[in-house]
Amino acid sequence: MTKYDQVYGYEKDGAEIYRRSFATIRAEADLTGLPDGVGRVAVRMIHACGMVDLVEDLAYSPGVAESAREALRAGAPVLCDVRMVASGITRSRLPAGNEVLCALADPAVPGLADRLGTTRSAAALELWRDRLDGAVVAVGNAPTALFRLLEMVRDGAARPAAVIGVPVGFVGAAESKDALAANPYGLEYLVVRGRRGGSAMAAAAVNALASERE
Ligand SMILES: C/C1=C2N=C(/C=C3N=C(/C(C)=C4\N[C@@](C)([C@@H]5N=C1[C@](C)(CCC(=O)O)[C@H]5CC(=O)O)[C@@](C)(CC(=O)O)[C@@H]4CCC(=O)O)[C@@](C)(CC(=O)O)[C@@H]\3CCC(=O)O)C(C)(C)[C@@H]/2CCC(=O)O
Repeated sequence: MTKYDQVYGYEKDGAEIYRRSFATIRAEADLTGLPDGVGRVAVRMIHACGMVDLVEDLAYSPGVAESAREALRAGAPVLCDVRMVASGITRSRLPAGNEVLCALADPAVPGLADRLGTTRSAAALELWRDRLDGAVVAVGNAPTALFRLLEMVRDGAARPAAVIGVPVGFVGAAESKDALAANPYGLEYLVVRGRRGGSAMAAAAVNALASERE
């Protein structure tokens, strides 16, 4: 035993850390009223951010969890706004070896952003066009990407099976999520209203949807 074990006595068993975390979340978060599939997503999102009151800001379409799960089981790709989201998705949880794509680093993107007069995050969605149909979209960072997705669908682009829309921040984040929640295109969605969100939360939501195991 090292000196540090004696002084701090902290938990080192990863499985036990997870078990206790999830038990704490289920004890402290008010999950009543959430459909089972959404409840499991909420638990994992709370696990990623440590805020049990996140549930108060959740909004979703009733079919979002089932639609995302079905799409993933059928092999749909997961389209992510930033690499941080893509990196956080646990590949072994994905049911069909699903592709996880983020186009942000594509060499074409800076030029596209200049030409379109927008951020790189939004411009990168141009490279999603032939993968959008039935995909699971996860936006954890960039409000402009979420707005752009809505514009593309409005203008006739193929529709994804589900959109996890949890961009974080102070400029456009709340508004982009409100727009997704009010979308008239029949998009299945899950959002955290307001400023809270982030890449870790988006990845956690996909991880929850990807596998039944906690
Ligand atoms: C305005 C932007 C915001 N970024 C935030 C927070 C974080 N961003 C990180 C990193 C490393 C990246 N952010 C970019 C996506 C970059 N961030 C923006 C943009 C300027 C515009 C996005 C938008 O408004 O829709 C965006 C650049 C762009 O042209 O699209 C990133 C691409 C910048 C870069 O490094 O090139 C990069 C993404 C890298 C990747 O994963 O692929 C942070 C880690 C920055 C930090 O704290 O150091 C952090 C991560 C937060 C998270 O959980 O994802 C905000 C706060 C979201 C902000 C948008 C809203 C606002 O209110 O300002």
